[in-house]
Amino acid sequence: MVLCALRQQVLRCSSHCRTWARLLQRQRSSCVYSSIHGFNQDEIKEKLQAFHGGSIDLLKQDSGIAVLTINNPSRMNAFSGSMMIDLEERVSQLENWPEGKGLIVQGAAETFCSGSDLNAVRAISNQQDGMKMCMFMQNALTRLLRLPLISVALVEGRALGGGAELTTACDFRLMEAGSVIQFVHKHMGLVPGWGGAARLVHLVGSQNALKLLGGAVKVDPELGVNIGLVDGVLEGHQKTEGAAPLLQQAENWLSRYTKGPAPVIQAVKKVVLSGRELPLSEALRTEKDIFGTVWGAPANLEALASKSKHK
Ligand SMILES: CC[C@@H](C(=O)O)C(=O)SCCNC(=O)CCNC(=O)[C@H](O)C(C)(C)COP(=O)(O)OP(=O)(O)OC[C@H]1O[C@@H](n2cnc3c(N)ncnc32)[C@H](O)[C@@H]1OP(=O)(O)O
Repeated sequence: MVLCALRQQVLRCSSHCRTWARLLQRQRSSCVYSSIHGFNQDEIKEKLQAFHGGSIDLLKQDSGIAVLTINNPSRMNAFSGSMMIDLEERVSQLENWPEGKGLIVQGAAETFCSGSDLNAVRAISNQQDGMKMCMFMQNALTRLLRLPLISVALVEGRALGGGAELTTACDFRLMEAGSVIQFVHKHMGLVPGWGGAARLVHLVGSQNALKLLGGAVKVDPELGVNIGLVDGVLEGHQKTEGAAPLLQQAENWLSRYTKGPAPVIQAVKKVVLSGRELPLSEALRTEKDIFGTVWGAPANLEALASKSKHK
């Protein structure tokens, strides 16, 4: 009897492991570009590495909420080439964080990010290299958005160009009163290339996206909330006496969604992600697979045993 139950448990575990492995594989192979698209990651990495400066810093906290900081204050947190490589590495670290539940993306020194480092942009202004950089960043930001963590961009100061695009690679956006998100690409004779236009259309609809990109509109918190780009407005702690530090406010905001065991929070993100990205039949099959990973798992058994009521 005991052996039989044990055998069933082992079978269940190995089936869960297979499902997770399949889901993880699906997630890993979720890069937009690979060698079959003629994309050579090592080649572009070598070129990007030549434009160094700044860093992308990752702090994984015991709470299961990590903080990713865009750190290049002397250039208003613009992305140097080496920071693009850093970003990809930090995303890999987050993909392999079983205890992770949430992620806050912020800029250092009270501003979010002013996009690509214009010095690097000038140096790689030929079309081929520009497109390779864009493929590299699309891969990194797509993987960021597809992390099994609930992510939020904390916008303080300015999010310009590629910085505005980065905010759309998070599940949510919080803005400090007085901050601005601006897709300035038109003023630079460009359009977004890091996937920001495609994601913006999903977030705010094509009419609003056309207005924001076509007019290079400065989005303040009020406009952001009105069009559905922004999910919350935080009090500027330097201007409002008694207000908590912004990062603390963002953690409090996020914690209502990350409360609970990591496997459940990760499963929540995964079902939403599959619903958002996959055709319905495939999304339904994926949802079934993800459901299989939480059904009968410890959090589910504990909840059943506690006979919890949802009043
Ligand atoms: C593919 C391109 C596209 C993309 O990736 O999708 C892009 O992102 S293109 C880049 C878009 N961003 C910009 O064009 C920003 C340009 N900068 C500004 O508009 C202003 O600097 C600012 C960000 C509004 C800040 O203005 P202000 O507060 O007056 O400060 P300063 O202008 O003095 O800036 C301080 C310092 O930072 C340097 N800086 C700012 N942004 C960048 C940048 N993107 N790349 C490189 N350097 C940047 C700025 O030059 C100043 O440096 P110093 O002159 O050496 O002090």
